[in-house]
Amino acid sequence: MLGMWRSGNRFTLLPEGARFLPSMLEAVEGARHSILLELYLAESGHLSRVLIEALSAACQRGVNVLVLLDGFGSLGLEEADRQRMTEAGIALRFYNPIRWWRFGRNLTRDHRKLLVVDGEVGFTGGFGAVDEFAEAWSEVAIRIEGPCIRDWVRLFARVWDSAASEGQGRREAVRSVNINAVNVVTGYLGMRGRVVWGHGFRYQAIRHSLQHQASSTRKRLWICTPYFVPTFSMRRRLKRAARRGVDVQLLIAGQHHDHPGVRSAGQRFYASLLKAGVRIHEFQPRFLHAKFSLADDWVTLGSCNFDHWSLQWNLEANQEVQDHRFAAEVAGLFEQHFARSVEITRAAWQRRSLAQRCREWGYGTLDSLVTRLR
Ligand SMILES: O=P(O)(O)OC[C@H](O)CO
Repeated sequence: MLGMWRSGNRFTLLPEGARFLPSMLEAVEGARHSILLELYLAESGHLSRVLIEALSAACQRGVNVLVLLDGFGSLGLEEADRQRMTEAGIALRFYNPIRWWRFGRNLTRDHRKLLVVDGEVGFTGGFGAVDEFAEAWSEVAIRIEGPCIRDWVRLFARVWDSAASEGQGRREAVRSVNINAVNVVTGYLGMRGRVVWGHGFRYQAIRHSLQHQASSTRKRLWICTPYFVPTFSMRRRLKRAARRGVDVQLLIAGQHHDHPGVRSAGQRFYASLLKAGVRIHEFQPRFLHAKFSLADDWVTLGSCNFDHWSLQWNLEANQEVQDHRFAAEVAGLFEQHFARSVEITRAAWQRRSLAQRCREWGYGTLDSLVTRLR
């Protein structure tokens, strides 16, 4: 059953593209039976070329390669690249391609990021097949081995083998993927984990899980997100946690941002969060695109942002881990990032310029309107 806690996993934290991209490519190059790849962002460029070459080589070795791309997020993938993929034997499907007559349904996107090789090893995080993940953006991924892999395969299969996706890849191609190869990790104390997902308004396990953690955590609640435009109920929970003495810290993308308007829309909440005792850090070196959170020894990491799209509209999926060793690693990563950020103090925020206040009001109003579209 999906959404269950499972023991005996091994989770490896892979901060930055320099670590997770080679690890993912190595897994693809070593594939023997199947490769499942599901991405929101895919764009023609160096990274997608390298990836297509590795996937095509796997096809030539007889590996069953299934690639599921979001119909909007992959608009930047040129026709020539799509053709190269299908000619190489890669089964390709697209989730919810844009159609004007679908109106508001076009807003639902497959935002998940997932790679599973041979039903044995998987990766999730905030990555996509665009060159920014090589260096320009700061990103984090997790490598997964163990019983959770079965849930990732099932999650992929549900969308692949459904009317929500379309394309030349046959729906039944996913049914032959072996999920019995999974090994319970032995030789050391395996970790507990569970796969959580969200499907728009219909199913919101990631959101509910985050809310539950925000309400029940005792010591710390640290959240890293590039797009911080939280719902009213999430803001209330963050403030309540801070007021009851929990160490609540937000790590948010700073001036390097791919959607500065989204940043401004989220900044309109800073004043009330700071007043409640929430600490806010804006990351300085480059655009911080990673999505991971830590509540005591609980970690969640995956595709889900802190905005209405992610929390209420999209298909999302995160890996949750309950393990003090993994939590200590994630806490270390947070501390490294805090050190490379500017902390926004309440006094400094009260002195912000009129232009900044106008941006918050303008983009905030726009954000409120957009969230009413569906
Ligand atoms: O939606 P994300 O988090 O995968 O990021 C997508 C990029 O921001 C698109 O500009």
